[in-house]
Amino acid sequence: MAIPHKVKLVDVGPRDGLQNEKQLVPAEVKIGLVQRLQAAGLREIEVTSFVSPQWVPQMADNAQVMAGIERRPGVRYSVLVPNMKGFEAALPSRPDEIVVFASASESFSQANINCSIAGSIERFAPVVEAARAKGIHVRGAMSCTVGCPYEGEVAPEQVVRLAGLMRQIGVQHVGVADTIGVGTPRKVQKALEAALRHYALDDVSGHFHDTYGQAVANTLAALELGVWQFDTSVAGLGGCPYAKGATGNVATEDVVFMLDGMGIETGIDLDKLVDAGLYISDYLGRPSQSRAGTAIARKRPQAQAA
Ligand SMILES: CC(C)(COP(=O)([O-])OP(=O)([O-])OC[C@H]1O[C@@H](n2cnc3c(N)ncnc32)[C@H](O)[C@@H]1OP(=O)([O-])[O-])[C@@H](O)C(=O)NCCC(=O)NCCSC(=O)C[C@@](C)(O)CC(=O)[O-]
Repeated sequence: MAIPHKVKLVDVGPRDGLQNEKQLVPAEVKIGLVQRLQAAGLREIEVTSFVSPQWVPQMADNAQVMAGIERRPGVRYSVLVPNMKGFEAALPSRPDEIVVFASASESFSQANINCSIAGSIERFAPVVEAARAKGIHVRGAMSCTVGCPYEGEVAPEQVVRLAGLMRQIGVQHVGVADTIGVGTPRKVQKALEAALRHYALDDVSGHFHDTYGQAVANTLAALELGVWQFDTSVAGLGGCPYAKGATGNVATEDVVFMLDGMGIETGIDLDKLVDAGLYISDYLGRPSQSRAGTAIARKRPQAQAA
């Protein structure tokens, strides 16, 4: 399969990244991050989630964040919803896309959303139907497609099964997530191929955490299959509160640096993206997790003068 000429990146930093911060990040900082990401050319941003604030207090300001963004035409703003209550709460914020999220492993499903895989699909079916009736695009995030923090290795057959269930209830696109970053290129390709049994290439994306430093390699492996859409996180923010030790997603800056070097178009201005990464890292009071972002920032005249 030829490597795609064009790639779409969905920055999930404001949601996947900031959901895992111990300190509560104020809504205006989250809004500032979204503004900077869209200024850098991101055309899809996962802004927040409408989940239970008892489970994930970091996202309790969801409506406030959605209301504060200056929306740009051509940018898709997505939010996670775990159930009908979340969907109804999200509606006034006018998301362009909702993301339902299920797991390929039973134990993670229980830990993350307090129900079985089958139970989660039952819960999502009316959400998907209601969203599509309103013309809202529905993406499905499939967690633990390579490994599970509780069960270890996850077989591709489990991914085939979950993708089939997502398809049955009308989910339009699936993201293949390596939640704990244990995937290596061939394993990740197998997980993607499992999703491709039920979805077309244009409806499958990769979502790779970088816990073991494999996520850029896994992105390249996905490109080799023709996959051209990826979730990434500015400054490598994040992790999952229900996957202990999992680090952030692959840094958007690192993926853009690789794609720029390969002549693959993303529409993203790397310099402005680095600014967005520095903005949030400065707020959090720690260095960016992006290798490319850090290297670029160090070469700037103001850094050299300091
Ligand atoms: C699914 C539930 C709600 C089940 O949680 P539950 O406790 O079983 O829910 P419940 O229906 O029994 O309700 C309990 C309370 O929560 C309230 N509630 C119920 N739903 C909502 C809602 N939507 N918004 C606000 N409140 C809600 C509900 O009203 C009730 O309130 P009370 O009567 O006690 O005052 C909970 O487990 C939950 O919110 N889980 C979300 C966990 C989460 O956000 N995890 C991180 C996102 S997934 C992820 O990061 C992975 C991904 C996508 O990035 C891909 C990857 O890398 O793997």
